[in-house]
Amino acid sequence: MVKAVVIITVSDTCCKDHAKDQSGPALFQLVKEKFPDADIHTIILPDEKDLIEKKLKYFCDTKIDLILTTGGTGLSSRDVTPEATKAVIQREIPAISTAMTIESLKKTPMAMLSRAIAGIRDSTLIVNFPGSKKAVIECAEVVMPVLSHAQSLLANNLNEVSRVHDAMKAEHRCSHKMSKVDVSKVALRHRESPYPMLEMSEAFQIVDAVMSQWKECVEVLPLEQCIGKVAAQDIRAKEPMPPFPASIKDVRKVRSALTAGDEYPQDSPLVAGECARVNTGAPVPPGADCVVQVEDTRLIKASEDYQTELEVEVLVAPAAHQDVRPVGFDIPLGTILLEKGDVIDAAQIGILAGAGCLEIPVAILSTGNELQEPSEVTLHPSHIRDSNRLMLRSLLREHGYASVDSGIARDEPGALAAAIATALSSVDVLVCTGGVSMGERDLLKPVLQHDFGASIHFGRVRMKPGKPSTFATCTYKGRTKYIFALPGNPVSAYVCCVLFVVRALRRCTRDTSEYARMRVRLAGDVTLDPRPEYARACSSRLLSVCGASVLLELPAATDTVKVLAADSTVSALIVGRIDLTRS
Ligand SMILES: Nc1nc2c(c(=O)[nH]1)N[C@H]1C(S)=C(S)[C@@H](COP(=O)(O)OP(=O)(O)OC[C@H]3O[C@@H](n4cnc5c(N)ncnc54)[C@H](O)[C@@H]3O)O[C@H]1N2
Ligand code: MOO
Ligand SMILES: [Mg+2]
Repeated sequence: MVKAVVIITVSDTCCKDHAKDQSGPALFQLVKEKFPDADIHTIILPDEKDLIEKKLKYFCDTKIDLILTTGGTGLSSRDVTPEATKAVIQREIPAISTAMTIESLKKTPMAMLSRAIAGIRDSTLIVNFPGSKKAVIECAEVVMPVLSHAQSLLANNLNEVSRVHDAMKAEHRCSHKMSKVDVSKVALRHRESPYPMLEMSEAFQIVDAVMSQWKECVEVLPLEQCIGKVAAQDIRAKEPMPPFPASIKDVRKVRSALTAGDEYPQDSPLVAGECARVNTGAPVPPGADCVVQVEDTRLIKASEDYQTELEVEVLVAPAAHQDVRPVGFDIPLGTILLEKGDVIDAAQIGILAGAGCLEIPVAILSTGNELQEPSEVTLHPSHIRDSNRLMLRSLLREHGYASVDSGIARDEPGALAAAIATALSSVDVLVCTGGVSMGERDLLKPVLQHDFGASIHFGRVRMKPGKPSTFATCTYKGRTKYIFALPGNPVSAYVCCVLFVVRALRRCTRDTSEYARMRVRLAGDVTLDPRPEYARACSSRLLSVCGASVLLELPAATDTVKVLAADSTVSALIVGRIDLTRS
């Protein structure tokens, strides 16, 4: 974890006039985005080797994780940043500067003239960047992705190092690039799955490694269930409140009328001599900077039917910003609304809801041309009712997670892409069912890859049910999205949702992440499958009394053991406990 960063602008000019420094602030912004929790300190130094060297040493000695310099890497006699850096570092990392040079050369041959270097002193990484803002941004793009891992290596943080390695392995495993999804050429489809069959332990490891990077995860309890719960982490406002400059009082005048909830056309601001009628809570139209209450106006002219005021006289001299709540007046963006450990009460739920903090991060999408809504009166020929969506939403609910219903998508590339895009606009985690095996209409994986540039981390798992279980990530509108594409068979969908989705959500949001296990005695002989098998235990009276759902974990058959005899015991996961007090 990069916790402390120093950004040093090296420039005689900027040292004399700090306002001239553009590269330092640009670097600050990029570092802030990459390491939002890090302490970032910025300084500006003249092109003086001894001074730069002294400061670099000082920051290394104070255990700063990362020092980024900008400027002083060129050919002028005053450019001495690389020399100062060389005097401080114990080991050079030439590939960092090589990578920056290669990337910059694609933009300009001038990149050859930067002498930037990078290296380490004790556990501090120092990287020189060129002086120009443009070059800083280009080079930062190249270097930023490795900084965190470099710091973990320097700090000997073995857990973090191996987590990143696992995630990288996962990403590379299934990165076949797909061409546009073409359903017309059936004969060209795969006749063998291109996805390697992973062991379940590998699949879990991948999901764990990838999902641990889900920064925005929130405890997704339905509202009423948050009351009395303790906040597991600080929660900051995700939107300012109000989100627009809002009127506090009523005012009347000519141009148009706005009540709360209306949107004013942004391209036609009010001009001098004009005003608009706004109600309390409505946005203040562009071009207006204050609100006058209706009591302080006099009607001059109305339309013939008296439905519109055409002219009013403002009786008081209005002051700028009067009766306007500016953006973020009540709750500025980023305010800490709940501190870790706070017990959540009704008022806080209101504040969280208002500041965009009670988002529901999971959507459930069914896919299949044969599916109909469960509520439809008539079942059409060759159709079945969609049982997965309701089942999976209920399963998540059983575990305390609310979800968004994304409906049914047809097995057409366009329809699937549109449904996925809609879902990903509002959630970070998408769970879809169907369309992941080998049929010519099983289009989920190619659509994810082609239309969303998704990395398929795995596409087959040695388990029963659930063989074609798929886990993918993509970046959509700047955020990482996690997609669990589960097999369509309702039994597979249930088991895979329990094992992959609920498990991952629990690990992201709860302390108690593992399902409890119990030993179960088999009532009859059970033939084992070559794949490890999960079977819902037929309800014993004991289980139904305590309302538990249990999945037997049957081992894969071996050459010697193909049947488990009656009365032998196997382990079972307790995957649900229906608590009727949680409505
Ligand atoms: N050639 C191969 N075919 C299949 C393989 C294979 O490896 N090679 N794997 C089989 C396994 S195992 C499974 S599991 C299924 C998974 O199929 P898909 O995920 O592609 O799902 P679909 O084909 O769309 O549907 C399967 C089955 O489930 C019904 N279904 C789908 N969605 C729903 C829903 N929302 N509610 C109720 N029922 C649903 C669907 O009608 C199909 O009957 O593939 C095997 N085939
Ligand atoms: O693995 Mo499939 O899920 O056999 O039914
Ligand atoms: Mg299928």
